Amino acid sequence: MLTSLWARLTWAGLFPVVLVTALLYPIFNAQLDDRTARARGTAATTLEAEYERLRQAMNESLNQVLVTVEFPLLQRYLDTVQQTQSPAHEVALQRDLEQMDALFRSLLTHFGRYTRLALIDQAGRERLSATTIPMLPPPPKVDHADTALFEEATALQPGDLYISPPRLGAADGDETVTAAIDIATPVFTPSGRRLGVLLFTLDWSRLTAHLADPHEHSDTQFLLTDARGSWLLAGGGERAIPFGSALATEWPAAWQAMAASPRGEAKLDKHLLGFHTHDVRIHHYQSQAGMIVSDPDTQPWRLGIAAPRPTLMKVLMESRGQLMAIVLVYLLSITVAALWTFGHYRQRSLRQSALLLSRQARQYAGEVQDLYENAPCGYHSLDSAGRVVKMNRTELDWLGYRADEIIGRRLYRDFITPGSRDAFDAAFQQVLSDAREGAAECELLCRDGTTLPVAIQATAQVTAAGFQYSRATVFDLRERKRLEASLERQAMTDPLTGLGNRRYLEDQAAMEIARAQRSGAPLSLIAIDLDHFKYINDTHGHDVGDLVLQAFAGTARQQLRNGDVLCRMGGEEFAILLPDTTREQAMKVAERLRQTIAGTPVQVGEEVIAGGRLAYSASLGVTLVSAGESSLKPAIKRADRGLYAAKAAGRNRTQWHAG
Ligand SMILES: Nc1nc2c(ncn2[C@@H]2O[C@H](COP(=O)(O)OP(=O)(O)OP(=O)(O)O)[C@@H](O)[C@H]2O)c(=O)[nH]1
Repeated sequence: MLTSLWARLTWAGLFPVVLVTALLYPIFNAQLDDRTARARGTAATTLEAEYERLRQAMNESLNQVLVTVEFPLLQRYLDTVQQTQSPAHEVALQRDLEQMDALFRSLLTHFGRYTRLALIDQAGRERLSATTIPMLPPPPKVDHADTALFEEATALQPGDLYISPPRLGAADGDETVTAAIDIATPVFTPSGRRLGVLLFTLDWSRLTAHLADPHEHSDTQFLLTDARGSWLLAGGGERAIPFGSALATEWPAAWQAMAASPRGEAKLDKHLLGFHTHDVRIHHYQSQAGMIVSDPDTQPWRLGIAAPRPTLMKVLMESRGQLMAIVLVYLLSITVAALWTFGHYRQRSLRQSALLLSRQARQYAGEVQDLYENAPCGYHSLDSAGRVVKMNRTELDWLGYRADEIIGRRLYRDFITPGSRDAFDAAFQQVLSDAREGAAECELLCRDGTTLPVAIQATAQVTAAGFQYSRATVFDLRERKRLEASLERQAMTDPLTGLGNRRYLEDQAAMEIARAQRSGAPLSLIAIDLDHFKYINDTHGHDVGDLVLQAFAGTARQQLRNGDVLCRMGGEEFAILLPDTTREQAMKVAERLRQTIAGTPVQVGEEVIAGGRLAYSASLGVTLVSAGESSLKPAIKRADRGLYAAKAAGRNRTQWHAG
């Protein structure tokens, strides 16, 4: 469950992030494009300015060389050098040399961009050299005859120039790396005769210092290589590319772009690159130079600018307020989504619990309904008029009706037998009264005509509005009645003979006396006592005595008609109540019974008596229940007196006793 909630919350967090990103991305991407375009524009402008600055500096240098070479002093000196030596010449030469040295030193200071000015004669010998390090002793007489510089320069025409590739110069004392370029031009007499070569060594490091270390554009880097990609900038700090190293190795992506075309732009990983070539042999149209010669492998130079490439992150970080706003939008959208998801989840789980509860409630209601309908007892509800408003299946089945035949249509009273209706009515009134409950034992009248004994216990359902309905439980009493009847029978039956006992006689007598009184018919009573029964017991045993008693019961039953009540009064005493029987008739019955008994010995077996048959007899007293006697007791006394008389007369006799 929890896992499911976390998964939902994760998705709910991701969704707004994706949505907000999808909305904001185009906006900031447009900003990024704008920044990129601006950076490209700035880089292009800066590159153009630096190119122009470099070109102008080179043009100025070329012009300075060309102006210097026109100095008559130079021409005169070299011209004198070429002429035949004489003492006069030597003096003139020495004078000119001193003047030129002063001139060169003055020019070095004036121009401020050269490290050396040198004058070379036509034979390649360096005649004069002035350097920016005045403390050093005068340089030795250098022979330039075999150098490329001298060979190239000495072949040029007036106004032409030779420019060497930039090269590393000497360290200037504080270990700063310097680089230099040699610019040379031939020296001619006004008549056009070659005299030698003028050499200016340009301090390249100073000229390109702002490219190597662009303080004001700290995020921007300039690139300057020769045609083969050798790095041409010196200095620039420890992280700078070393002079002369290959850009292809140091920054392959940049070199790949710059080598591909003379001019263009490229997007590198972290930089925007702008570049174009600078050919000193061609790009000198504002100078006074004629033809410019240089090492063909090193020209043109490739000048480039690498400006930091704007990124989305940089754009976002530009404004703290903007960043805060974006973070807030994200947080807000995530919070809203999370709250919505949580609420929805909670609602869903509540719905599920409610669903579960209602399902359980339905199931429970179904079980209760089933219990109600199929309970082992009947249930019904009646309105205040006693009309059935509800009845369960069990009671409907007892009655044999369908629900629609009874509910709302019939009074419950209709299903009570007339004999038990009073009890029902009384109980129902009790329910309607303040007692609120009532009970009755009644008989239900079923559709098939049968009756069903039931016990009804009802309770009133009362609200503030008063009586609503009575709710009753109905118990089937058939089993209980059967049991009661059986117990009743047992209580009135003699177990040995199966005849009714004294209670039974009294019970029957009450009915017969009442009936006789109603009808006026005679009611007779015979008292019977077996003769010498103690002797039978004592002689043959108690079991045999029991057999005799049972035999008497069987014989007597056969002699009597239906309606006569034969019972055992106790021991060997019996009585017979004869409804609708006169004295004469009773005497006849008694006498016939006596004779039959006397003539019907009991089968007791050979082991008891020889022949296996035991004869016995009985004495009988006969009387009439007198009119007006509500109890049998007086008649019993009279019959007993007749009986005693018969015993006294010798037994096995029948004796009438009137009173
Ligand atoms: N076997 C048996 N004997 C019983 C039963 N009930 C009573 N008796 C016996 O019946 C005898 C009755 O004896 P008595 O009252 O002296 O009468 P009798 O011996 O019949 O003498 P008379 O009536 O004068 O002829 C007693 O011995 C009782 O024990 C019974 O259910 N079974």
